[in-house]
Parts: sequence; C-alpha cells; structure tokens
Amino acid sequence: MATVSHNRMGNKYIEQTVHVKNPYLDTMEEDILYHFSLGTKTHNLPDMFGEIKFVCVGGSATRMKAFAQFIHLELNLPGNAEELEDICKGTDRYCMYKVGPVLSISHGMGVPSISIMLHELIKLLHHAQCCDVVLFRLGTSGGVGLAPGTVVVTEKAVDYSFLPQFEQVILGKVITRSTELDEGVAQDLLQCSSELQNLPTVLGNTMCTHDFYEGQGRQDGAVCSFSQEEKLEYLQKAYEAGVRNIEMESTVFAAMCRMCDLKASVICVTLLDRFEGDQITTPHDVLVEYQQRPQVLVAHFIKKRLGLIA
Ligand SMILES: O=P(O)(O)O[C@H]1O[C@H](CO)[C@@H](O)[C@H]1O
Ligand SMILES: O=c1cc[nH]c(=O)[nH]1
Repeated sequence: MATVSHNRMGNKYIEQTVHVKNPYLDTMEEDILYHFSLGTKTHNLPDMFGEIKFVCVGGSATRMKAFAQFIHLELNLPGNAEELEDICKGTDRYCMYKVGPVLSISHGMGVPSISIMLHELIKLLHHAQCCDVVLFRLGTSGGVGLAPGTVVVTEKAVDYSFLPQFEQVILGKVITRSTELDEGVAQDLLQCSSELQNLPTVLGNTMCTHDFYEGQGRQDGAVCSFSQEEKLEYLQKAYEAGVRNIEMESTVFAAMCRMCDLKASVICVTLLDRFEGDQITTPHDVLVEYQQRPQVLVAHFIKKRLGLIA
C-alpha cells in the first residue's frame, strides 16, 4: 500500500507500507508468530520494530549474529555490540537481532525453512507498521564459472529449469509465482561494490534448488544417479542461461517479497567453482572471510542510504 508522505527536506514522496496478501489476517483477534516467539497481544510490535528499514537474512544463526555486531559498529550506535539480545530467544528455530533500523535474522537451510520465516517476518513488518523496507539475503553459494570468493548480486532468481519462477503447491495444485527482484537495489549494490576494495562482484542469475547434493548436480552425496559428463552438461546449460551461482532459497525469497511489495535483493558469495568440483575444501578462515563479503557490501549500501557516507 502506498501513502503520500514528506521527507526531511519537505518534499513529497510515496511511502511504501508492507502489504500482506491475506484477507483473513484482519479478522484475527491475535496473531501469534509462533516460530519467532512473538505475538500481537504479547508484544508491542510497532514499538519494537516500527523503525526498521533494512532486513538482512541468511542461513546461519552465527553469521546473522556476527552481522548484527558488525552493523552495530558500522553504524556507530550506542551500547555494546557484544551484548545484543536475541529477540527470538524463546525459540531455537531462528535468531533475530535489532540494531537501530536494521533487523538481522537467520532462516536455516532451504525453501521450507526460509518460507516459514518469511511469512512471519512479513506479518511482523506489517503489524509493526514499517514502511520503505528493503530486504537482503546474505548467503553462500556454489559458483558457476566464477573464482571462489566472488560476490553475486542476483539479477534473476531462477529454478532448476533456469526460469524466473517459484512453484508453490497449494491445496494440491502447483501455483507458479514470479521471482522478479528489485533492479534499482541490485544496481546500487553493484555501484557500492565498485567503491570498495577486494570485493569482486558480478550481476548474474542465481539458481535455487531444493537440495545441496543431487539437486545441485553434486556427485559427492550419499546417492548419485548421473555421470560426470551429464553433470558438466547441466552446469554448462545453466551457465549459458546466465546462471552464475547456485543456492537454496532465492526463488521463494524473491517471490514472497514481490507479492508483498517489498524491495529485495540476494547477495551470495561463491565458495567454490562448481566446474572444478563438488567438495568445499577451502580452509575455515578463508570461508569466514568470504562470508563477510556480502555483509561488507550491504553495510556500505545501508550507510549510503542512511546518509552516513557519500
Ligand atoms: O549460506 P546460506 O545462507 O545458508 O545459503 C546456502 O548455504 C546452504 C547450504 O550449505 C543453503 O542454505 C544455501 O542456500
Ligand atoms: O555449493 C554450494 C555452496 C553453498 N551453498 C549451496 O547451496 N551450494
């Protein structure tokens, strides 16, 4: 939903509120966000979350805590970054940290896990009356024809057949939803990457799969039913369709944000080049540094948007 508002300079602009697409929500006396351990009756959500402008999500709870601490320092906020409280400590499904206008949340691995988190997150932003929110997925991925450590800003989130769509089964029927992401945010992120040192970044399509092993054409799982030639042929087709990395959440993330009028972007670092192999052999400290790259990029974007840097 869009409302006309005024910025600090007194200029008119359209304020974008978070638009849930569920007519039944309004009829509910209370909404319990079960996997967050939050609710509309037990918590004052506008008070707790109303100022949120940026939401960063990623698979690992440790990474999203580290990001919360990092962005706390980057935004120069008062208080101790080491003492941030997990808002979802009443449950061990997801972790959530609020750092000024930034929310950092973990989503686990795969479409079902992030999809549950996104339903509750989008309702949370709606109940909290947040507006002009941008969402980012800060993830890891397998690269397709890229040097390990490259950051991929997703142009199109595509499925196993390289189409920009997400298939959701509802009442036994397959419904197809568009996975279009915000072009402006992706371009701004690319611009940010050009202003930073040692942050190799490309724009490319991201393939989302429902599995890490056979689903991504890996031959090192407990089960494998295809040859090396078949694997390389599929990766080559993916490359020709513009796919530059493979992960496991981007299509549902893009589809749900789009349906609820939320600007969204996917930023994943590649941990290996899938043309070179399947196993992740890179040393732990290098992997930790790689995982920081999307965080550094998005922190720069946030600081620019907040007017903290030119
Ligand atoms: O590093 P995260 O954000 O979890 O993303 C990627 O890593 C996991 C697999 O190792 C999948 O969730 C995939 O999407
Ligand atoms: O190859 C990879 C690496 C990280 N995450 C994935 O989903 N695939």
